[in-house]
Amino acid sequence: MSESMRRFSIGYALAPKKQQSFIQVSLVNQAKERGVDLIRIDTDKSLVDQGPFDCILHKLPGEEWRNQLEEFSLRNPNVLIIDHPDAIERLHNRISMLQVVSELKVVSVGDNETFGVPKQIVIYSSEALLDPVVLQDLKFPVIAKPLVADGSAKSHKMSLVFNRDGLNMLKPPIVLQEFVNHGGVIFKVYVVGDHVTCVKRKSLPDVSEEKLASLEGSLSFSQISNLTGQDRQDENYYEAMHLDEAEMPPLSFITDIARGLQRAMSLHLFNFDVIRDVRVGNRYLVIDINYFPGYAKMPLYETVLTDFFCEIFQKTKEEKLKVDANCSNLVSSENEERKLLSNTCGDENDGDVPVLALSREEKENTLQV
Ligand SMILES: Nc1ncnc2c1ncn2[C@@H]1O[C@H](COP(=O)(O)OP(=O)(O)OP(=O)(O)O)[C@@H](O)[C@H]1O
Ligand SMILES: O=P(O)(O)O[C@H]1[C@H](OP(=O)(O)O)[C@@H](OP(=O)(O)O)[C@@H](O)[C@@H](O)[C@@H]1OP(=O)(O)O
Ligand SMILES: [Mg+2]
Ligand SMILES: [Mg+2]
Repeated sequence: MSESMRRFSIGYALAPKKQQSFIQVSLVNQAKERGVDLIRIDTDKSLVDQGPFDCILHKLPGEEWRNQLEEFSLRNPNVLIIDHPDAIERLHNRISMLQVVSELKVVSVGDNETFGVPKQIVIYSSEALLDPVVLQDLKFPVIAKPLVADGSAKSHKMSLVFNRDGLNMLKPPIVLQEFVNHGGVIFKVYVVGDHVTCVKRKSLPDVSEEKLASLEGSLSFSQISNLTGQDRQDENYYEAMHLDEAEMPPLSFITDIARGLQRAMSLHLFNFDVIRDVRVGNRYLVIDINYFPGYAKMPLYETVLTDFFCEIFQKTKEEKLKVDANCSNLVSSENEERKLLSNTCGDENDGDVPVLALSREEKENTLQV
């Protein structure tokens, strides 16, 4: 096949709900027009029996899938796996997830924005939950989040806890994170390779000191920023909030954080939730990072994703050219060597051209598109 006819095939392995939202006809067609074929991986069959693929996109839970990917990778070392399961794993725990934000260095110019994460502690037992010393550094209200963020419905069940009484119902292991008043608006930052998009969403309303004094126990909720109009109980609040008028954070600042996270985590596909602390107008807090989020909700998602596929396609081609060039350099220097050797040893046989496999380092570079 000539190089101009060459197509790029991406196998995808996604849970049914994700497949339905992400693999839309508009995306499949746009990708196809630009030489990229999206092919469903049948998760009822063994992965090693499927393909050929140039790249695999995946978001599936469980050890079994990890093992399948590993075996596939061993047999097909040149296939890009986006992303590496170990890198994704970090996001399955709400402590390791935000650790990376705390370690990030981003220098802000302009309005001197700063960023960080809310104060939080992890609670592993019911005894620790009742221990006043353990909680002494936290200020109510707090949000109780399951420690595990593995995508299960359970892992999204949160409680807004107003006082100590509200802790009784909680089931460790959990993270208790200080609730930060943020004007009821959350910023979702979608990252696709080098591309960064920031959108506004509705969030929980602020809790004033007066209101806090009158509130009892806790309030449970789940995926608040994904709720539809029908689900929302306090529509008046959201109407009064004027989401459209909320000021966006500076895009360059958000992009710097996104790029920093992308590098530190070695991930290409993720989003993170950011809130702006109302007490310190230019302080931003990252509260959540999600692997392979709901991209279909991102403006122009088909174009952004297709651009990304084409970029990795291009980089794969360049990588292959580099390897081919190295290979032919090696062959010509080997031929030179052989000529020299044959002069001394009298061996006139040129032998076969060695087939070069990608070295481990080259493979790692290939994964870092
Ligand atoms: N520390 C905080 N201060 C204020 N509001 C918060 C805080 N943490 C979470 N929230 C609110 O609770 C919502 C859910 O929290 P979080 O994003 O951690 O949960 P999640 O289930 O992982 O969400 P997602 O659906 O994005 O994966 C946030 O979108 C935000 O509205
Ligand atoms: O359901 P959607 O497509 O909207 O995507 C949501 C996604 O669910 P899915 O992976 O089952 O699709 C969630 O993943 P899990 O934590 O449950 O793994 C999480 O990433 C949410 O943040 C996404 O919403 P967004 O943050 O983009 O608004
Ligand atoms: Mg979130
Ligand atoms: Mg999340």
